[in-house]
Amino acid sequence: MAAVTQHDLIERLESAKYKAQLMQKEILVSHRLQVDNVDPLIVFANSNHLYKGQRSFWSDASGELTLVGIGEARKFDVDGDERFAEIREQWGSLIQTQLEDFTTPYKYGTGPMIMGGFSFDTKKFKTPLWTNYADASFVLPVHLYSFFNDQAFLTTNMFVKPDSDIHALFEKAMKARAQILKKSTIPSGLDQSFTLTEIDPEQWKESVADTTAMINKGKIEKVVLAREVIAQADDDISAIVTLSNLLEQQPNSFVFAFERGHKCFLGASPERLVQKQNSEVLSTCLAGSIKRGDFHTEDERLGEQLLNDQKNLEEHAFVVQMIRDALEEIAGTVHIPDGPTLYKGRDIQHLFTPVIVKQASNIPLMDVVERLHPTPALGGFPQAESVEMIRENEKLDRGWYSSPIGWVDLKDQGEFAVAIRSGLINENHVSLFAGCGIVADSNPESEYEETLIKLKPMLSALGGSFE
Ligand SMILES: C=C(O[C@@H]1C=C(C(=O)O)C=C[C@H]1O)C(=O)O
Ligand SMILES: [Mg+2]
Repeated sequence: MAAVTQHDLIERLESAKYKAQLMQKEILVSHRLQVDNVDPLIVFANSNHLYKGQRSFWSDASGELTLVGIGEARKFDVDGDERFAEIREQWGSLIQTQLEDFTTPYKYGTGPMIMGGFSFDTKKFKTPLWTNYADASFVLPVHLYSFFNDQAFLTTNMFVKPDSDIHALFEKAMKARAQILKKSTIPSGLDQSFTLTEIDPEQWKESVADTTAMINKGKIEKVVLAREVIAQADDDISAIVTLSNLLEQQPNSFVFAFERGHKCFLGASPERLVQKQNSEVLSTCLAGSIKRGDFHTEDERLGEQLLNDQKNLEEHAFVVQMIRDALEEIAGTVHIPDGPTLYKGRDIQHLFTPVIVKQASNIPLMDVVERLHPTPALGGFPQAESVEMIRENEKLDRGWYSSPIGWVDLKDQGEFAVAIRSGLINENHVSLFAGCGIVADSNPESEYEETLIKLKPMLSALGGSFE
C-alpha cells in the first residue's frame, strides 16, 4: 500500500477527530483505495475469523460487480411497516450529518454503502427460523471489497470519536486490510451426505387446489405459494463452498449471502427487482417457468412451448401489468417491450420482460423498492389481497425468502434482487425455499414439479449426496 495513501488516511482521521470534538459527535471517515485483484471468495473466506457472522456477499447477474461487505461499522435493524422509509432516512441522515467530506471521485459499487435486505411480510407470525433477520436489516461494512470491471477497491469505514486514539484506529484498519487481502485458497467442499425432509408436500398441493378454487370464485387472480425443504448433514454446512458452487453453476444470477450471527442466508436469484444507476431505473418481470431440455432441440421446443403457453403467459402478464402501473405512478414514462422473451438458467427457463425508466434521478431507490415489493412474481395480484392470503394460508415462515436484498450507496445508486433460489444455513442444516405463481388453471402436481426444478440450484450448490 502506498505510503502516501497511509499518510492521507492518518491526516483524514486526525481532521475527523478535530471535527468530532467541535461537533461533539462521531464522524465517519470512509477511505477507498485501489488494491491488487483478489478473488472475492478468498476475501470472504479471509474475513471469517476477524468478522465471523458479519459478512455479506453480492455478485450481480451481469458479472460486472462483486461486493464483499465485512464487519459492521453501523447496523440498521428496523421492524414494522415503516421499514423502507426508516432505512432511507437513517442512512440519509448518517451521510448528511456524520460523513466527513467525501472528496474521493465517485465510482459505482465502491465507497460508503449499506448492504442488506427485508423480510417478505412484516405482519406474518415469526418463528425461530429467522431470528437475527429483522424486517429490514442493513449494514455499513467496516471493510468493503469491490470488484468492478476487473478492478479491485477496498473501502474502509471508520467512526472517529472526540477521544479516539487515531494511531490505534489506523493500525487496526491496516492489520485487517492486510489480513483480508492476503493470498490464500478457498477451502474445498466436504463430501457431505444430506438427509432431505420435505415439509408437508401433500398439504402444499392441497393448498394449491384450494387457491385455484378461490381464484376461480373471486377477486384474487394470482397467488404465489411457497414451501420449505430441509437438508440436514452431520457437520456444519460451509457457506463458502456453497457460494463458490453457486458462482460456478449459476451464471446470469445474483449470487448473494447475508450472515447474521451463526446463520447465513444465501442463494442465486435470476430476478432483479430494481437497479438504479446514473439516471436510469431498471426492473425485470420474471414469471412463468419450464424445465431445460437435455438436448438443444428439446430445449428449444420447451422454450417455444413456454412462450406460447396461456397459463404461463397469464402468470407473467400480471407481473408486467403491476410493475408498469407502479413505476408509471412514481416515475412517468416506462419502456417495456410488447412480449416476453426467454431467460435461460442452468436448471430452468422463464418468461422474461425487461423494464426501463429513463429519467428517474429524483426517485429514491428505497421508494421504488417499497412500491414494487412484492411484485406478482412473489406475492400475487392484486397485491394487498394476495399478501393477506399468503399470510393466512401459507404454513411457511418466509423470512427474507422472496424479498428484496441488495445495496444502496451515498448517491442513492444501487441494486436489489428478490431472494429466490435460496436457503438459510443454520449450522448443520439448511432450509431451502421454492414457490410458484398459482393462477386459475394451475395444476397442483405440475406446480409441485415446478418447485422441484426451482430447488435444484441450491441442492446442487450444497454438493454431496441426498437421501
Ligand atoms: C417464487 C419463485 O419464483 C418465481 C415464480 C415463478 C413461476 O411461478 O413461474 C418464476 C419466477 C419467479 O418469479 C421461486 O423460485 O421460489
Ligand atoms: Mg410458475
